[in-house]
Amino acid sequence: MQWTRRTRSRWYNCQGDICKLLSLQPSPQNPKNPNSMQQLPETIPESYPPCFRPNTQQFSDQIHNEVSGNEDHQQDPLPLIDLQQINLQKLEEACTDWGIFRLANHGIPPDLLSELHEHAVRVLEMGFESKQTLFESIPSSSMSYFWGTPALTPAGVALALYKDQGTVNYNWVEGLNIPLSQPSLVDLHHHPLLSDFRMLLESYGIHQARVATSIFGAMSQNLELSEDNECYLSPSTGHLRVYRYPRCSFDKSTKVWGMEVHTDSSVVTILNQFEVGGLQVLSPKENAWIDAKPVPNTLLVHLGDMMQAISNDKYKSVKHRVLVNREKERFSIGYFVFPGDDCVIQSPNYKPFTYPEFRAQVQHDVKTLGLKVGLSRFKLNGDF
Ligand SMILES: O=C(O)CCC(=O)C(=O)O
Ligand SMILES: [Fe+2]
Repeated sequence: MQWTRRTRSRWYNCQGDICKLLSLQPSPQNPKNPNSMQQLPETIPESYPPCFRPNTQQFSDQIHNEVSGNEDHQQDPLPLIDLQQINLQKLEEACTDWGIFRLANHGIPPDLLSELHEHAVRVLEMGFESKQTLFESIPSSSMSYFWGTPALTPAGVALALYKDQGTVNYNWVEGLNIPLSQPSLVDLHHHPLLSDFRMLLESYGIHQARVATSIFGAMSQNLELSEDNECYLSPSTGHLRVYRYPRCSFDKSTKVWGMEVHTDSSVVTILNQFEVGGLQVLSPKENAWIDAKPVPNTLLVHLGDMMQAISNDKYKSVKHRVLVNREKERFSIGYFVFPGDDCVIQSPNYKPFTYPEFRAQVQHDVKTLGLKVGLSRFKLNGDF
């Protein structure tokens, strides 16, 4: 059997086993056309992990009842920073008042972004079993697949999954984790789709490291950090997560999140949401949830826990969450970057600590308490 799939700029020829893994049905859907996303319910649930598959009755009951909100491109109140002319005062206000801002003039070619989107759709729309088999066959240092709870399951293993008393205890998301640290060691030539995807992701990672370094430089200027603190941002720690939020098949009476409320552990996270919204951020001043809409040609920069500690709590690690959508799938890509492993964070409010110590504490708390306690574990006068 021979199968050929076309994306905008490439043909993939696949034969034999790889063909079985990479091809299911001819896919006429154009990921650039949002309407095509809406035609997915007949075919796509096969590509969903079983815990996201709809009970047909439940699904069809709701599909006509729900209207998804935030795809309009109206302005939202988030601060806007121009990367080509960073206004330090505006940046300072964004970091202290919000812990998140929108970034314009980031210099990432639009073609790269649309190719990434197309590849994300193609890879994640493979049948669930095929995805599992495929990702079991490649090193997780190049790319791994997960669903349910990305923070807890980097190796792709879902935690206990249940729906109990109207609550779903896993996030309505699946995705790919891509460490960027050792690109040259990765060999995916047996998987043309993945190897192309990985190359695009590496180019994207280089852009993201450039963007993160500029932003961190400007924040360091504002905070008057010394050159000894350069290790607070180490681009070699960067990794990407590509998310697909499946259409949600539970009705509104069931509490379920695309991603439940959290802060990121990173120094900064740079998020690209494609066409469909759903991200909400907590405005610390108003203590209100704000829709962070997808605005074309902009990225969202979240400050994470490490940045809050580095700034001695002057800057905020923004609380955010992702709503489920009952009509449309949603794709996004996050770039996460951390301090170097040996880098000791020294801030007056905190005991000196490294990021690996912080990560180990988070993993321990999640395992034993079921939640991330976060920075207060490291505060000199913390509650813990
Ligand atoms: O997909 C999104 O919009 C947000 C993802 C996110 O918050 C995360 O990966 O930490
Ligand atoms: Fe996040």
